[in-house]
Amino acid sequence: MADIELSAQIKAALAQVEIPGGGDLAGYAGLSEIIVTPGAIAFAIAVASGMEAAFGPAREHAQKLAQQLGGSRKVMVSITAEKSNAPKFGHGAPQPQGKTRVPGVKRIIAVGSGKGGVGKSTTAINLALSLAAEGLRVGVLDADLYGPSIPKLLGIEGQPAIRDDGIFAPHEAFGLKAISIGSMLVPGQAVVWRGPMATSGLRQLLRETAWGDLDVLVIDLPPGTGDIHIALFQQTIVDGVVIVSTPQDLALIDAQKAIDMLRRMAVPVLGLVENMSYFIAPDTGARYDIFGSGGAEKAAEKLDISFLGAVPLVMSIREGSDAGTPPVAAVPTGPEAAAYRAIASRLLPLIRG
Ligand SMILES: Nc1ncnc2c1ncn2[C@@H]1O[C@H](COP(=O)(O)OP(=O)(O)OP(=O)(O)O)[C@@H](O)[C@H]1O
Repeated sequence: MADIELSAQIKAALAQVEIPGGGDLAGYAGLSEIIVTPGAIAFAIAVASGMEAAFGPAREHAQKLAQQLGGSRKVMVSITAEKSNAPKFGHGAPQPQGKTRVPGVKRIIAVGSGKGGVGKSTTAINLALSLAAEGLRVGVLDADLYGPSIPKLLGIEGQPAIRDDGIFAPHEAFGLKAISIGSMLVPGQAVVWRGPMATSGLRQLLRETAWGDLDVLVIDLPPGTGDIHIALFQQTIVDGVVIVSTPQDLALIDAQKAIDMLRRMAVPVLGLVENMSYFIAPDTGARYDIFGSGGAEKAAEKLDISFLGAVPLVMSIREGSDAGTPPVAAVPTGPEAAAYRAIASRLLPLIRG
Protein backbone atom coordinates (compact mmCIF):
# COMPACT_ATOMS: atom_id res chain seq x y z
CA MET A 1 0.00 0.00 0.00
CA ALA A 2 1.24 3.45 -0.79
CA ASP A 3 2.60 5.21 2.25
CA ILE A 4 0.24 8.13 1.85
CA GLU A 5 -2.78 5.83 1.65
CA LEU A 6 -1.73 3.97 4.80
CA SER A 7 -1.22 7.26 6.58
CA ALA A 8 -4.81 8.28 5.70
CA GLN A 9 -6.13 4.88 6.84
CA ILE A 10 -4.41 5.22 10.19
CA LYS A 11 -5.77 8.71 10.62
CA ALA A 12 -9.28 7.42 9.92
CA ALA A 13 -8.81 4.58 12.41
CA LEU A 14 -7.77 7.05 15.10
CA ALA A 15 -11.39 8.27 15.15
CA GLN A 16 -12.01 5.20 17.36
CA VAL A 17 -9.57 6.49 19.97
CA GLU A 18 -11.20 8.45 22.76
CA ILE A 19 -9.20 11.24 24.34
CA PRO A 20 -9.47 12.86 27.77
CA GLY A 21 -12.06 15.61 27.87
CA GLY A 22 -14.16 14.00 25.10
CA GLY A 23 -13.68 13.73 21.37
CA ASP A 24 -11.43 11.45 19.36
CA LEU A 25 -7.81 11.43 18.37
CA ALA A 26 -8.37 11.85 14.64
CA GLY A 27 -10.07 15.19 15.28
CA TYR A 28 -7.64 16.30 17.98
CA ALA A 29 -5.59 19.39 17.14
CA GLY A 30 -2.50 18.02 18.90
CA LEU A 31 -2.12 15.03 16.59
CA SER A 32 0.96 15.39 14.41
CA GLU A 33 1.36 14.35 10.81
CA ILE A 34 1.44 10.55 10.50
CA ILE A 35 4.74 9.57 8.94
CA VAL A 36 4.89 6.25 7.11
CA THR A 37 8.15 4.85 5.80
CA PRO A 38 8.82 1.35 4.46
CA GLY A 39 9.92 0.26 7.93
CA ALA A 40 8.19 2.57 10.35
CA ILE A 41 5.12 4.53 11.31
CA ALA A 42 5.56 7.49 13.57
CA PHE A 43 3.39 10.19 14.99
CA ALA A 44 3.15 12.28 18.11
CA ILE A 45 0.36 13.53 20.32
CA ALA A 46 1.05 16.96 21.80
CA VAL A 47 -0.71 17.46 25.12
CA ALA A 48 -0.92 20.22 27.70
CA SER A 49 1.66 19.93 30.44
CA GLY A 50 0.54 17.58 33.18
CA MET A 51 -1.76 15.66 30.82
CA GLU A 52 0.81 13.07 29.70
CA ALA A 53 -0.47 10.26 31.95
CA ALA A 54 -4.11 10.96 31.13
CA PHE A 55 -3.32 10.49 27.43
CA GLY A 56 -1.55 7.15 28.11
CA PRO A 57 -4.52 4.91 27.25
CA ALA A 58 -5.21 6.90 24.07
CA ARG A 59 -1.58 6.48 23.03
CA GLU A 60 -1.75 2.73 23.60
CA HIS A 61 -4.99 2.38 21.69
CA ALA A 62 -3.52 4.43 18.83
CA GLN A 63 -0.38 2.32 18.85
CA LYS A 64 -2.43 -0.88 18.62
CA LEU A 65 -4.55 0.37 15.73
CA ALA A 66 -1.53 1.64 13.81
CA GLN A 67 0.24 -1.67 14.36
CA GLN A 68 -2.74 -3.63 13.03
CA LEU A 69 -2.73 -1.57 9.86
CA GLY A 70 1.04 -1.25 9.56
CA GLY A 71 1.92 -4.96 9.62
CA SER A 72 5.64 -5.46 10.21
CA ARG A 73 6.44 -1.75 10.37
CA LYS A 74 7.78 -0.48 13.67
CA VAL A 75 5.23 1.87 15.22
CA MET A 76 6.36 4.82 17.32
CA VAL A 77 3.64 6.89 18.97
CA SER A 78 4.92 9.48 21.36
CA ILE A 79 3.28 11.90 23.72
CA THR A 80 4.89 15.28 24.00
CA ALA A 81 4.11 17.93 26.55
CA GLU A 82 4.24 21.62 25.77
CA LYS A 83 7.74 22.98 25.41
CA SER A 84 7.20 25.53 28.15
CA ASN A 85 7.08 22.60 30.52
CA ALA A 86 10.54 21.37 29.52
CA PRO A 87 13.21 21.63 32.18
CA LYS A 88 15.54 24.56 31.76
CA PHE A 89 19.26 24.31 31.90
CA GLY A 90 21.48 27.13 32.85
CA HIS A 91 24.72 27.64 34.65
CA GLY A 92 24.39 26.18 38.11
CA ALA A 93 21.12 24.46 37.26
CA PRO A 94 20.59 21.24 39.16
CA GLN A 95 21.34 17.97 37.36
CA PRO A 96 18.16 16.68 35.75
CA GLN A 97 16.66 13.77 37.61
CA GLY A 98 15.73 10.52 36.00
CA LYS A 99 18.72 10.00 33.69
CA THR A 100 19.17 6.28 33.23
CA ARG A 101 21.60 3.86 31.65
CA VAL A 102 20.67 1.62 28.73
CA PRO A 103 20.42 -1.94 30.07
CA GLY A 104 23.44 -4.05 29.10
CA VAL A 105 25.43 -1.02 27.93
CA LYS A 106 28.29 -0.20 30.27
CA ARG A 107 29.40 3.14 28.83
CA ILE A 108 28.09 5.58 26.27
CA ILE A 109 30.44 7.88 24.40
CA ALA A 110 28.91 10.38 22.01
CA VAL A 111 30.76 12.07 19.16
CA GLY A 112 29.64 15.57 18.33
CA SER A 113 30.74 18.63 16.43
CA GLY A 114 29.88 22.28 16.29
CA LYS A 115 29.06 22.14 12.59
CA GLY A 116 28.46 19.59 9.85
CA GLY A 117 31.00 18.16 7.46
CA VAL A 118 33.98 18.20 9.79
CA GLY A 119 34.33 14.40 9.74
CA LYS A 120 32.36 13.60 12.87
CA SER A 121 30.84 10.36 11.52
CA THR A 122 34.12 9.18 10.03
CA THR A 123 35.78 9.78 13.38
CA ALA A 124 32.98 8.05 15.30
CA ILE A 125 33.22 4.89 13.20
CA ASN A 126 36.98 4.67 13.25
CA LEU A 127 37.07 5.27 17.00
CA ALA A 128 34.45 2.54 17.46
CA LEU A 129 36.55 0.16 15.33
CA SER A 130 39.69 1.09 17.27
CA LEU A 131 37.92 0.30 20.55
CA ALA A 132 36.72 -3.03 19.13
CA ALA A 133 40.33 -3.77 18.14
CA GLU A 134 41.19 -3.43 21.83
CA GLY A 135 38.87 -6.35 22.49
CA LEU A 136 35.86 -4.32 23.64
CA ARG A 137 32.29 -5.13 22.66
CA VAL A 138 31.23 -2.05 20.76
CA GLY A 139 27.96 -0.77 19.34
CA VAL A 140 27.31 2.27 17.16
CA LEU A 141 24.15 4.31 17.06
CA ASP A 142 23.83 6.82 14.26
CA ALA A 143 21.68 9.61 15.66
CA ASP A 144 22.58 12.07 12.92
CA LEU A 145 19.10 12.46 11.57
CA TYR A 146 19.99 15.18 9.12
CA GLY A 147 22.93 13.39 7.53
CA PRO A 148 22.96 9.77 8.57
CA SER A 149 26.18 8.38 7.16
CA ILE A 150 26.95 5.32 9.29
CA PRO A 151 25.22 2.86 6.90
CA LYS A 152 27.44 4.09 4.05
CA LEU A 153 30.57 4.10 6.18
CA LEU A 154 29.99 0.51 7.29
CA GLY A 155 28.59 -0.69 3.98
CA ILE A 156 25.27 -1.57 5.64
CA GLU A 157 22.19 -1.88 3.49
CA GLY A 158 18.49 -2.08 4.20
CA GLN A 159 16.54 -1.79 7.36
CA PRO A 160 17.30 -3.56 10.58
CA ALA A 161 15.26 -6.69 11.26
CA ILE A 162 12.52 -6.35 13.85
CA ARG A 163 12.07 -9.30 16.18
CA ASP A 164 8.65 -10.70 17.13
CA ASP A 165 8.74 -8.74 20.37
CA GLY A 166 9.17 -5.50 18.42
CA ILE A 167 12.86 -5.07 19.29
CA PHE A 168 15.33 -4.04 16.56
CA ALA A 169 18.06 -6.53 15.73
CA PRO A 170 21.11 -4.33 15.01
CA HIS A 171 23.22 -4.75 11.88
CA GLU A 172 26.62 -6.32 12.37
CA ALA A 173 29.62 -5.00 10.49
CA PHE A 174 33.36 -5.35 11.18
CA GLY A 175 32.54 -6.73 14.62
CA LEU A 176 30.36 -3.73 15.54
CA LYS A 177 26.65 -3.78 16.27
CA ALA A 178 25.17 -0.84 14.45
CA ILE A 179 21.86 0.86 13.99
CA SER A 180 21.05 4.08 12.19
CA ILE A 181 18.17 6.44 12.34
CA GLY A 182 18.88 6.75 8.61
CA SER A 183 17.64 3.28 7.86
CA MET A 184 14.26 4.27 9.25
CA LEU A 185 13.87 7.13 6.81
CA VAL A 186 13.21 7.33 3.14
CA PRO A 187 15.36 9.82 1.19
CA GLY A 188 14.24 13.39 1.63
CA GLN A 189 12.11 12.65 4.64
CA ALA A 190 14.48 13.79 7.35
CA VAL A 191 13.00 17.27 7.34
CA VAL A 192 9.63 16.13 8.61
CA TRP A 193 11.21 14.15 11.43
CA ARG A 194 11.67 17.14 13.60
CA GLY A 195 11.27 17.70 17.30
CA PRO A 196 9.24 15.10 19.14
CA MET A 197 9.27 12.61 16.30
CA ALA A 198 13.04 12.64 16.09
CA THR A 199 13.61 12.42 19.80
CA SER A 200 11.11 9.61 20.18
CA GLY A 201 12.79 7.76 17.29
CA LEU A 202 16.15 8.13 18.97
CA ARG A 203 14.84 6.88 22.30
CA GLN A 204 13.42 3.80 20.66
CA LEU A 205 16.59 3.04 18.72
CA LEU A 206 18.59 3.43 21.90
CA ARG A 207 16.36 1.46 24.21
CA GLU A 208 14.57 -0.97 21.91
CA THR A 209 17.57 -2.43 20.15
CA ALA A 210 18.95 -5.83 21.10
CA TRP A 211 22.44 -4.56 21.90
CA GLY A 212 23.28 -7.51 24.11
CA ASP A 213 26.13 -6.75 26.48
CA LEU A 214 28.26 -3.86 25.28
CA ASP A 215 31.33 -2.34 26.85
CA VAL A 216 30.67 0.86 24.98
CA LEU A 217 28.07 2.35 22.68
CA VAL A 218 29.35 5.11 20.42
CA ILE A 219 26.65 7.59 19.40
CA ASP A 220 27.18 9.72 16.30
CA LEU A 221 25.30 12.91 17.19
CA PRO A 222 23.89 15.40 14.71
CA PRO A 223 26.11 18.46 14.33
CA GLY A 224 25.43 21.47 16.53
CA THR A 225 23.08 21.52 19.47
CA GLY A 226 19.45 20.61 18.99
CA ASP A 227 16.46 18.60 20.17
CA ILE A 228 18.22 15.27 19.78
CA HIS A 229 21.09 16.36 22.00
CA ILE A 230 18.86 17.78 24.68
CA ALA A 231 16.59 14.73 24.73
CA LEU A 232 19.53 12.33 24.85
CA PHE A 233 21.38 14.17 27.61
CA GLN A 234 18.20 14.62 29.66
CA GLN A 235 17.13 11.01 29.55
CA THR A 236 20.32 8.98 29.33
CA ILE A 237 23.59 8.86 31.21
CA VAL A 238 26.21 9.74 28.60
CA ASP A 239 29.66 9.09 30.03
CA GLY A 240 31.35 11.62 27.82
CA VAL A 241 31.41 13.44 24.52
CA VAL A 242 34.24 13.68 22.00
CA ILE A 243 34.13 16.88 19.97
CA VAL A 244 35.46 16.81 16.43
CA SER A 245 36.62 19.98 14.74
CA THR A 246 38.68 21.02 11.78
CA PRO A 247 41.49 23.42 12.52
CA GLN A 248 39.83 26.50 11.05
CA ASP A 249 38.83 29.20 13.48
CA LEU A 250 35.19 29.17 12.43
CA ALA A 251 34.75 25.47 13.08
CA LEU A 252 36.41 25.97 16.42
CA ILE A 253 34.02 28.74 17.39
CA ASP A 254 31.13 26.37 16.66
CA ALA A 255 32.82 23.63 18.66
CA GLN A 256 32.98 26.04 21.57
CA LYS A 257 29.20 26.48 21.43
CA ALA A 258 28.70 22.73 21.58
CA ILE A 259 31.03 22.49 24.54
CA ASP A 260 29.17 25.27 26.33
CA MET A 261 25.93 23.32 25.96
CA LEU A 262 27.50 20.14 27.32
CA ARG A 263 28.75 22.01 30.34
CA ARG A 264 25.33 23.52 30.97
CA MET A 265 23.81 20.05 30.80
CA ALA A 266 26.50 18.59 33.07
CA VAL A 267 27.70 16.12 30.41
CA PRO A 268 31.45 15.38 30.61
CA VAL A 269 33.52 16.60 27.65
CA LEU A 270 36.23 14.05 26.94
CA GLY A 271 38.20 16.29 24.65
CA LEU A 272 38.77 17.62 21.16
CA VAL A 273 39.84 15.73 18.03
CA GLU A 274 41.32 17.80 15.25
CA ASN A 275 40.31 16.26 11.94
CA MET A 276 41.72 17.01 8.49
CA SER A 277 44.47 18.55 10.46
CA TYR A 278 47.40 18.24 8.09
CA PHE A 279 48.05 16.75 4.67
CA ILE A 280 50.66 14.14 3.93
CA ALA A 281 51.77 14.18 0.30
CA PRO A 282 51.40 10.63 -1.01
CA ASP A 283 54.49 10.92 -3.20
CA THR A 284 57.00 12.57 -0.89
CA GLY A 285 55.47 11.86 2.52
CA ALA A 286 55.91 15.55 3.36
CA ARG A 287 53.51 17.04 5.88
CA TYR A 288 51.58 20.23 5.11
CA ASP A 289 49.63 22.11 7.75
CA ILE A 290 47.09 23.35 5.26
CA PHE A 291 45.05 25.33 7.73
CA GLY A 292 47.91 26.45 9.90
CA SER A 293 49.03 24.23 12.70
CA GLY A 294 48.01 23.63 16.29
CA GLY A 295 44.69 25.55 16.10
CA ALA A 296 42.62 22.90 17.84
CA GLU A 297 45.30 22.13 20.38
CA LYS A 298 45.46 25.78 21.38
CA ALA A 299 41.67 25.99 21.36
CA ALA A 300 41.43 22.93 23.61
CA GLU A 301 43.77 24.59 26.04
CA LYS A 302 41.74 27.77 25.98
CA LEU A 303 38.53 25.84 26.52
CA ASP A 304 40.14 23.89 29.31
CA ILE A 305 39.47 20.50 27.73
CA SER A 306 41.84 17.71 26.69
CA PHE A 307 43.31 17.54 23.22
CA LEU A 308 42.75 13.93 22.14
CA GLY A 309 44.75 13.96 18.93
CA ALA A 310 44.86 14.88 15.27
CA VAL A 311 43.79 12.97 12.17
CA PRO A 312 45.45 13.85 8.86
CA LEU A 313 43.56 14.77 5.72
CA VAL A 314 44.17 11.70 3.60
CA MET A 315 42.56 10.59 0.38
CA SER A 316 42.42 6.99 1.59
CA ILE A 317 40.19 8.02 4.50
CA ARG A 318 37.71 9.56 2.11
CA GLU A 319 37.87 6.74 -0.40
CA GLY A 320 37.68 4.00 2.21
CA SER A 321 34.76 5.72 3.89
CA ASP A 322 32.87 6.12 0.63
CA ALA A 323 33.43 2.45 -0.19
CA GLY A 324 32.22 1.19 3.19
CA THR A 325 35.68 0.07 4.25
CA PRO A 326 36.84 2.39 7.03
CA PRO A 327 40.63 2.63 7.34
CA VAL A 328 40.87 1.11 10.82
CA ALA A 329 39.19 -2.04 9.46
CA ALA A 330 40.70 -1.98 5.97
CA VAL A 331 44.35 -1.29 6.83
CA PRO A 332 44.64 -1.77 10.60
CA THR A 333 48.40 -1.33 10.54
CA GLY A 334 48.38 1.82 8.38
CA PRO A 335 49.19 5.33 9.57
CA GLU A 336 45.54 6.44 9.37
CA ALA A 337 44.45 3.61 11.66
CA ALA A 338 47.30 4.53 14.01
CA ALA A 339 45.97 8.08 14.33
CA TYR A 340 42.51 6.85 15.32
CA ARG A 341 43.86 4.16 17.63
CA ALA A 342 45.99 6.68 19.47
CA ILE A 343 42.89 8.77 20.13
CA ALA A 344 40.85 5.71 21.15
CA SER A 345 43.54 4.66 23.60
CA ARG A 346 42.88 7.87 25.54
CA LEU A 347 39.24 6.83 25.96
CA LEU A 348 40.06 3.39 27.33
CA PRO A 349 40.50 4.35 30.99
CA LEU A 350 37.00 5.82 31.02
CA ILE A 351 35.47 2.70 29.48
CA ARG A 352 37.42 0.19 31.51
CA GLY A 353 37.28 2.18 34.73
N1 LIG B 1 40.64 12.79 7.81
C1 LIG B 1 39.99 12.82 6.66
N2 LIG B 1 40.64 12.83 5.48
C2 LIG B 1 39.97 12.88 4.31
N3 LIG B 1 38.65 12.93 4.21
C3 LIG B 1 37.93 12.92 5.34
C4 LIG B 1 38.54 12.85 6.63
N4 LIG B 1 37.57 12.85 7.58
C5 LIG B 1 36.39 12.89 6.92
N5 LIG B 1 36.60 12.94 5.59
C6 LIG B 1 35.59 13.06 4.53
O1 LIG B 1 34.88 14.27 4.75
C7 LIG B 1 33.49 14.12 4.43
C8 LIG B 1 32.64 14.49 5.65
O2 LIG B 1 32.90 13.53 6.67
P1 LIG B 1 31.75 13.02 7.66
O3 LIG B 1 30.52 12.59 6.93
O4 LIG B 1 32.39 12.07 8.59
O5 LIG B 1 31.47 14.39 8.39
P2 LIG B 1 30.34 14.79 9.42
O6 LIG B 1 30.93 15.87 10.25
O7 LIG B 1 29.82 13.58 10.10
O8 LIG B 1 29.29 15.38 8.45
P3 LIG B 1 27.71 15.49 8.60
O9 LIG B 1 27.47 16.62 9.47
O10 LIG B 1 27.27 15.69 7.19
O11 LIG B 1 27.25 14.18 9.17
C9 LIG B 1 33.34 12.67 3.98
O12 LIG B 1 33.41 12.63 2.58
C10 LIG B 1 34.54 11.97 4.58
O13 LIG B 1 34.96 10.82 3.85
